[in-house]
Amino acid sequence: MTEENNQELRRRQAEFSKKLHGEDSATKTGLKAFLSKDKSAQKEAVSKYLKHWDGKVDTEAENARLEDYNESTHAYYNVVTDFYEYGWGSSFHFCRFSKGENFNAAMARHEHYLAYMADIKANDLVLDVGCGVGGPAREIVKFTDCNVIGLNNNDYQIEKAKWYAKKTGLQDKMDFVKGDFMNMDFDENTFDKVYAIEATCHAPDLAKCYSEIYKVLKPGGRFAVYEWVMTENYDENNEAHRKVAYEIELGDGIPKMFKVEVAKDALVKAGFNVLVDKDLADNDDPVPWYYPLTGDWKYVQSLGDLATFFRTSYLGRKFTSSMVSLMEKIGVAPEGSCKVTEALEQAAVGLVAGGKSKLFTPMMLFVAEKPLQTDTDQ
Ligand SMILES: CC(C)=CCC[C@@H](C)[C@H]1CC[C@H]2C3=C(CC[C@]12C)[C@@]1(C)CC[C@H](O)C[C@@H]1CC3
Ligand SMILES: C[S@@+](CC[C@H](N)C(=O)[O-])C[C@H]1O[C@@H](n2cnc3c(N)ncnc32)[C@H](O)[C@@H]1O
Repeated sequence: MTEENNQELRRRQAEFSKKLHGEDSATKTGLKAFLSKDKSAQKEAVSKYLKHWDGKVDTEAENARLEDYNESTHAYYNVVTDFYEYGWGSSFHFCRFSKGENFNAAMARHEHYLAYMADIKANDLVLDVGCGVGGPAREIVKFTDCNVIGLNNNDYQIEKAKWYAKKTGLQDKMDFVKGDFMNMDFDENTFDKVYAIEATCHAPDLAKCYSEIYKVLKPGGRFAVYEWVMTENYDENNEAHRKVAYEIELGDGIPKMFKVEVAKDALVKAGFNVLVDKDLADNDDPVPWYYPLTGDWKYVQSLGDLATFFRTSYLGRKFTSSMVSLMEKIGVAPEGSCKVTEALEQAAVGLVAGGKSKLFTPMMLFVAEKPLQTDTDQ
């Protein structure tokens, strides 16, 4: 894409975001945010997101999804962010749970662990690739006292991330900028450390995405990522396996789920030394990472988690989608809202099936280092 086209796309996306979410969008969450959308823009956003997921899994359909990754992911997060915040909170990722550990503590521990593995130190300049509404960035700043720049291609989420940073008094330690992780605007060798949490799976080409990260990281710096991948158990030619991957792609706005070796090879191709490659979901944890989506009450670890668990469980999701359906019918909620809850339902079903069968993991941990001296320096 030429620089001119890129600027034009950004301008268009920013304008569309203002129209869809309104001027004071950052201050509203949940039902209030959901009910204040511009109805025609919401309809357009839903169709922009879903146009590539019409059941076709042939190469042509897949190529169209890969090509349109930027617009379709932008549209996906335009329509799911309010649901994510309502159902999950302001960190948009999964985590491990230990016995007796409540949801928020487990989520924060997952973020701290990545910061620890990335070797983030006080005052480091750190890039958060695909930062969502900044939940992990705020936690990692509090944990390490580093400075974070959050990169995101969704304007609505950037506004929210900035607003939360101010609200929590962390605005001097963080900033959030619009950009595409496939084509970054930062200078070479800018960041001491880089991390990405469940975001780079939206990339159409992992080698290109990781090579952008490599470019902006200082020599000797670390990149740590929780990657979404299909595990080595996954067989692309097995119809049942492909169904699970397709549900995850559709419900989570991902152009294509890659296998674990594709991600590892992509890191090496980008020039990184891979220090750690470990699937954190490949264990016998008594409480599985996907438990909030199962509806299995036996896993709930604290009374305080009951409200979250209700919203994420099968029953709670049915309740939400029935309410949304009713609101759409009587014209209070914008057209297309039901299609969004249906797609999120497919996400939940695919993620639990992928987790149970170990065909999928949302926490493939890679820690990689940019060598101090590269071949071109010698
Ligand atoms: C899309 C990527 C790469 C990561 C997001 C991971 C998770 C935070 C989401 C995946 C599926 C989402 C669903 C919800 C919240 C966020 C996720 C778990 C809901 C529970 C939100 C409330 C809705 O009513 C149902 C959703 C089901 C899926
Ligand atoms: C599942 S969310 C994870 C957000 C955050 N890492 C967290 O854990 O809360 C994925 C994020 O990646 C961002 N993203 C997707 N494609 C992107 C792209 N091409 N460039 C920059 N950000 C992107 C989305 O806008 C979203 O914020």
